[in-house]
Amino acid sequence: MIDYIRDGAEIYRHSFATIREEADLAILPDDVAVLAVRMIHACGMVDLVDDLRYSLDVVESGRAALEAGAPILCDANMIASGVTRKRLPSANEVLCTLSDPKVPGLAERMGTTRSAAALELWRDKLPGSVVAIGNAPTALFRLLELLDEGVGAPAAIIGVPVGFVGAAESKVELVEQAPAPYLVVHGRRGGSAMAVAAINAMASEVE
Ligand SMILES: C/C1=C2N=C(/C=C3N=C(/C(C)=C4\N[C@@](C)([C@@H]5N=C1[C@](C)(CCC(=O)O)[C@H]5CC(=O)O)[C@@](C)(CC(=O)O)[C@@H]4CCC(=O)O)[C@@](C)(CC(=O)O)[C@@H]\3CCC(=O)O)C(C)(C)[C@@H]/2CCC(=O)O
Repeated sequence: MIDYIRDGAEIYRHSFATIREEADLAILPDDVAVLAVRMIHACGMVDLVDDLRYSLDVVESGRAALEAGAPILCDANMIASGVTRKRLPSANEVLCTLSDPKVPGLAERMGTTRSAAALELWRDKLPGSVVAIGNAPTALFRLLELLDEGVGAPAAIIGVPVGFVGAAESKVELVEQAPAPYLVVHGRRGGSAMAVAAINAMASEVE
């Protein structure tokens, strides 16, 4: 066996030093760079920076909302599970409605995915919330439809759905409409781990 690092803190130190050395973080505002480091850490791709687009106030707005007790609304249970509760500044509610028993029926009636239908159960909680979409492009499209219908806007949208069908398009739409402060990774890349990393950084690594 080769020797390998066994000390968790040392592994983190090495990882973050490598990211800071290899990623072009200087092109980002300081608070966005904090999120970018953790997102790169979650996926191993230092060129992620090239595809990041954001509102200048996304971190400030999301952080302030979390401090004020806003809920975190997630499209996938993987994201809700990954949010580190002890990092949250106000014991914030972390909610994924995908497994609610009402969702399969809603999806059938609406003729859409369960991921998109699950957002029907967000309506009351959306205004001022922090939204994390890391899996389903249809959830991001549906979020934009709800906001277009006049549902109150969230304080921040982490929009990083992944994949080959609708992911790139939904993120372009978010940036073009910009109904609330947002952060996206353009293109096919994204994922629940990336969304979680952004939320965990926003919750505890920026002031
Ligand atoms: C089309 C879907 C895609 N799923 C992707 C990638 C991953 N999905 C995983 C898992 C476990 C889940 N995906 C669902 C959200 C499920 N995935 C879909 C849908 C069919 C439609 C979403 C959309 O296109 O917008 C969606 C089902 C739905 O009706 O909404 C999931 C609910 C399926 C299920 O298990 O019931 C489930 C989420 C569970 C949860 O956490 O709550 C993967 C882990 C794949 C796997 O199981 O092997 C993976 C995770 C990726 C991530 O980082 O989040 C894509 C690639 C996003 C794909 C959409 C685009 C495409 O190109 O196909």
